[in-house]
Amino acid sequence: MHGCGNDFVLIDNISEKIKEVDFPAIAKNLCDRKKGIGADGIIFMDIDSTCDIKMNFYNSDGSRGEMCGNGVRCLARFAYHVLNLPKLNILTDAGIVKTERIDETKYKILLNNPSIEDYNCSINYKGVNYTGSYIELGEPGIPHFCLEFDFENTNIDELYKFAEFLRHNSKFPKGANINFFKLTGQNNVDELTYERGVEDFTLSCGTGTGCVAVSLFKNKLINSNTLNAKTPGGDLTIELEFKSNNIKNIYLIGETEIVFHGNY
Ligand SMILES: N[C@H](CCC[C@H](N)C(=O)O)C(=O)O
Repeated sequence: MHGCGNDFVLIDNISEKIKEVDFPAIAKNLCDRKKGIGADGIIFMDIDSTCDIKMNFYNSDGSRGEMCGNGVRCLARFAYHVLNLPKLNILTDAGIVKTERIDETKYKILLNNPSIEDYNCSINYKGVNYTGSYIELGEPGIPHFCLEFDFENTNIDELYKFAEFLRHNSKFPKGANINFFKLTGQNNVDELTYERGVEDFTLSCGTGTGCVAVSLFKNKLINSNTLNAKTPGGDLTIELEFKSNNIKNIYLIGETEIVFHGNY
């Protein structure tokens, strides 16, 4: 399945009962684009006693991720076919994520709130200071660095070098996903994310888009509650809810698509 081009293999582990110790190797094998199915990540759907289901999320390099916004949207649709529940509480490593089926293909989820936030995070690269936002969503949080940067007019080799430099920067204790964005209107951005664990640009990133919306709001660069993000894989929407001028809820909304069902 994919959510705006961010693609995942989904496994119903409630019936498959694959052991957790085997998840990383299976992730690497199945996500391999040459020798496997090919995907940015893999999700093992498990049963949980405190929530409706549990998401075990692994990146294509076999590393476990705390959370994945587009992955949860896909999992919610996948689970709908198994459990027939239009609303779910999904346990992720970053915390509980609530999901809602809007229609056959569109899913809305409540992202975890930030646990670590630095809206004035400066990094020097080749003698230039770049100031962006470092945010971890959830606890333990998924790490994101958001930077307003003219990525569309940057040489692709240079962009890779810059993204890799930021992704491994010592300021980020667990590394970071790097979200470049460009404001194109009051509530619109173009966005490109370099992902930890995929070690490449992906076609979109859900939690990254949530962090971009939060950083824009905190830096007073948007004043409405909606952000539309144009990514190489499609459009994602973030809706913010406020309580006494603070962000209370961060919703991620977007399309999902089933590519194929199969046996491996
Ligand atoms: N693309 C995902 C995030 C994957 C996280 C992963 N790259 C990691 O840092 O472990 C999303 O839609 O939120």
